[in-house]
Amino acid sequence: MRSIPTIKQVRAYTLKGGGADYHDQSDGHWIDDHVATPMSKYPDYRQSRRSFGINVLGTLVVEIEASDGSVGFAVTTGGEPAAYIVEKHLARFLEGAKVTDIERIWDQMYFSTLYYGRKGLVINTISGVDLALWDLLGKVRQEPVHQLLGGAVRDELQFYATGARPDLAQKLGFIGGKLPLHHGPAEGEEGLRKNLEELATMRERVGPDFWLMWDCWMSLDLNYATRLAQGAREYGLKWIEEALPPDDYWGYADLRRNVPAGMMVTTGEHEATRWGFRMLLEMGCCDIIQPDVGWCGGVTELIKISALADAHQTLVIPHGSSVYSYHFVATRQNSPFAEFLMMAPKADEVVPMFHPQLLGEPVPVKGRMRLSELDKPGFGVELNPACELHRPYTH
Ligand SMILES: C[C@H](O)[C@H](O)CC(=O)C(=O)O
Ligand SMILES: [Mg+2]
Repeated sequence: MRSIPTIKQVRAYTLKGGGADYHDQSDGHWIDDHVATPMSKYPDYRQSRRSFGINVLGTLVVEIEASDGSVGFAVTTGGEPAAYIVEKHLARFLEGAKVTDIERIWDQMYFSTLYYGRKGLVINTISGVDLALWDLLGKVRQEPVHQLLGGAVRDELQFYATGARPDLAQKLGFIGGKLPLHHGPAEGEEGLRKNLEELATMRERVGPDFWLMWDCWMSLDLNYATRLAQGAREYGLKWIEEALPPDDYWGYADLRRNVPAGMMVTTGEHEATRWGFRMLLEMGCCDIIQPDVGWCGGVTELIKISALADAHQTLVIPHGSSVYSYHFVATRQNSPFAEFLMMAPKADEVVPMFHPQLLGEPVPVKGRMRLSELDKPGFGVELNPACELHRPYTH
């Protein structure tokens, strides 16, 4: 049998400026223009998400070098505190292990951090390490990750676009457009009316059949979300996303009962692990779960979350995360389409989601991506050498 390379070294770097921390954008970007958030109740933090620190973490880059010289890497949100966790805590579970020891490494990373982890930053960090391990395995075996995951079930992915201009997304060939919600409950009846007017304008521009969705980024309460969904009925809103804070499983279950027939409730981009998603699924919180593979525990965990969702007849449409989710979506029947986040400041053109941090990052063309775009070893991308890496800790 061919000998299996071992892991020689794990290195963690940080990077600023867009990329995996995609909220880290400059002034004038649609993603930071009066988007409703749980902080919108404070007028000082209403106009910009950067004002309350949405971009403080920056990007974490995890690099894993194997004994045969292969190097795998991945990027996610986490920055310097995540780099500390990788170098000072998690690296011990990888170095010396075989590059195929992914399941055991995940288990050790999760259970060794349980007393300060479980969700959020620590799981982002574990996700980054896990994705780098899959990239490494793909590079060692010279196979794309989707092949390692059991093979693709479709030859082409289709995408909806998230951004401020669903009307332009339609012209670019996407199958739907998801708008950021701009006004939260603290902006009262006038804000509610403005939200509905915006949806009405978009519906007028895109016609009756194009999917329109709302991303509420955890900003609402049950009463407001219910009234918004009911008001949106006449404009054919396909789904209302992340209406409530992620810990309010009870609120989501109520919201799902309250929305008009046919309108879906979606959530999960800030949920993590099979246990978090089990809550969403068993409590009947939503119609679609939206794990982010860079935040929910990586591909190793997403496989389990997806199987659980399948048994609950629930679709898995991963949140953003570029190639890391494309390779997964290609392999699952219960992931029939994918999200593309429009990172152009005016949401008027397609630019790679993790730009400028990755080279070779594929993008949808006319809302679609051929599987052949994903046929390179690992996740098929490289780090852009023009982006300066910083390694704040070593071990
Ligand atoms: C647009 C949303 O507020 C957020 O920035 C992205 C997101 O939640 C999504 O793509 O879904
Ligand atoms: Mg969202």
